[in-house]
Amino acid sequence: MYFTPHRHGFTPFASSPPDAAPEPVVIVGAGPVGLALALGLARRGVVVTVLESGDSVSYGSRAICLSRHSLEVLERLGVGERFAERSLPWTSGRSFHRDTEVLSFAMPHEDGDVRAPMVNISQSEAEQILVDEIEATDHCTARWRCRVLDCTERDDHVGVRVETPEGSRELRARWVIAADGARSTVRESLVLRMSGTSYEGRYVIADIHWRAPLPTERRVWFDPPSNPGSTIILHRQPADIWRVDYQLGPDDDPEVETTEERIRERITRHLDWLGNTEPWTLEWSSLYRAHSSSLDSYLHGRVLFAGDAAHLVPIFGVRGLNSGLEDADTLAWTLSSVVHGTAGPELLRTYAAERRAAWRQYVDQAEKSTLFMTPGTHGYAMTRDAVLTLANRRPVLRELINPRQSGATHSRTSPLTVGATEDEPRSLVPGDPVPDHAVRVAAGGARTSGLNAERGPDLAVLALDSEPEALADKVAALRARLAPGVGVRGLATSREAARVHGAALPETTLLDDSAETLARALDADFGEVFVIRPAGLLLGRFPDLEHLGRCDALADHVLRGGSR
Ligand SMILES: O=C(O)CCc1cccc(O)c1
Repeated sequence: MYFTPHRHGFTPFASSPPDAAPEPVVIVGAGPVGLALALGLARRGVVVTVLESGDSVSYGSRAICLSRHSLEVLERLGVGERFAERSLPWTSGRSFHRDTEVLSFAMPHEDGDVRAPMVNISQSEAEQILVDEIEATDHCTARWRCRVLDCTERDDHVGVRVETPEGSRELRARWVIAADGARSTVRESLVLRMSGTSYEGRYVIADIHWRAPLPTERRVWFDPPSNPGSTIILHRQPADIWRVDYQLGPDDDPEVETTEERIRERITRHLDWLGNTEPWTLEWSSLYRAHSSSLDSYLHGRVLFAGDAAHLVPIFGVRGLNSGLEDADTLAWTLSSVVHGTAGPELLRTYAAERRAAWRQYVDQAEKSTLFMTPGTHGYAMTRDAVLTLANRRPVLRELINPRQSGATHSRTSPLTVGATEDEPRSLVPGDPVPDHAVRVAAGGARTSGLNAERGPDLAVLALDSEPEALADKVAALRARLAPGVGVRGLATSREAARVHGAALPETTLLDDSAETLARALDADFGEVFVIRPAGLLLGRFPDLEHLGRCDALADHVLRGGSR
């Protein structure tokens, strides 16, 4: 059954009184990024209001693939289990040229990984899970049928004019987040423009209900006999829904090609060619053209931009929603630190710079997949066809067919990253996302857990094979240099199981790494110390606890508290 969103009514509210303190945070847009950010802020004790012009989450599944990293973000928001129940995990894909298989790929998946590399779930359903959670969460209100007209920067707040079914209202907010999508009203009202590239090819994207005995994997056909000259992508979603994307030719009229009749005809041809005998129904469709574009900065006064309101990336390789959830994850801890006064507002410049740099990383990857999926010129099309024709004879060419499915981005050049060097020989360098990994907690009755669950929502200091007492002292010293209220969790591993079963220490977790799996996953030497940021990036790695002092500069720079 295709997903039908719940309808939400308008709840009356008054304009902010001019003599009262402004609301801490208003988020414009109840898409997945705005909703995830609202939950992230609320979990960190920030009062937040979401304004949405519609009366429901989006209709039509739109973005469907969530990366392992996005699942980590959703876990931090407390909805990991719901997503695990409702989504379909997958690990691999196959590409075909005409009727010949030319690539079979598997996404990285190691023993000890806590989650699948990718899951599929419709965007509408993902949004509804987040809305349901917001409704059950303190500090956080979603207001439906509230269309933001414009935002005006004032001395110590932003004025947000809102059209409601009961007339217009003005809210005053210390911080406004534009998470209102590719056609952002907030961006318009501040007269800001994105710049970048638009790609030639147009794709019809459709969801069909089809009981097909095919595995959950990504399948792509280049120039299939069913639709010569086109490229077709097939993804399985939960509840027998399939996403079919196909490229239109340069002479195809999009108006004709998006009629139900034409879509049915094209999809029928392809499914028949696959040998289908099952009936299917067309549930939803849309037309897509790929863009890579971004604002120059994601911070303008007291207005911050996230997700598609800030940047666009092509769908190929599934980076759009996944990059937006990374924005939300980073903004939740940085903005909450500023709102609580445990960091100065300059931390938000770091958010803006890091996420702009992340967009560049996504585009560098996405551009390669996009040129392959929608070659813009005759030259590119010829090259692509040659690669596809030769791929089975020259396997090295298969790398060009690989869609480079989305993975988490790094912040190696961020001012929050300590000690990154260009020629780092390690696989995990400062600024990189630290992968979640299964761990064995030793104290208080041994149990299996995950690194993310144990490090918690704050800064974490992970010392490999070190004395827990020495770590606890260093963690206390680091905490003392930070603003009151900044949490720091210590995690000490040991290779000797006997040693970690000693007495529990305050705010320090003892991990049994006698099998050395965590050390291997982190590419770490024994004695090394990792400092991990709240959203999971490696702030720095140090040869031993004595070198942890190098974090002091960082503590002085951004994490000592500042003006609200
Ligand atoms: O697998 C791909 O490269 C694209 C999958 C995708 C993602 C989002 C929307 C859509 O129609 C297809």
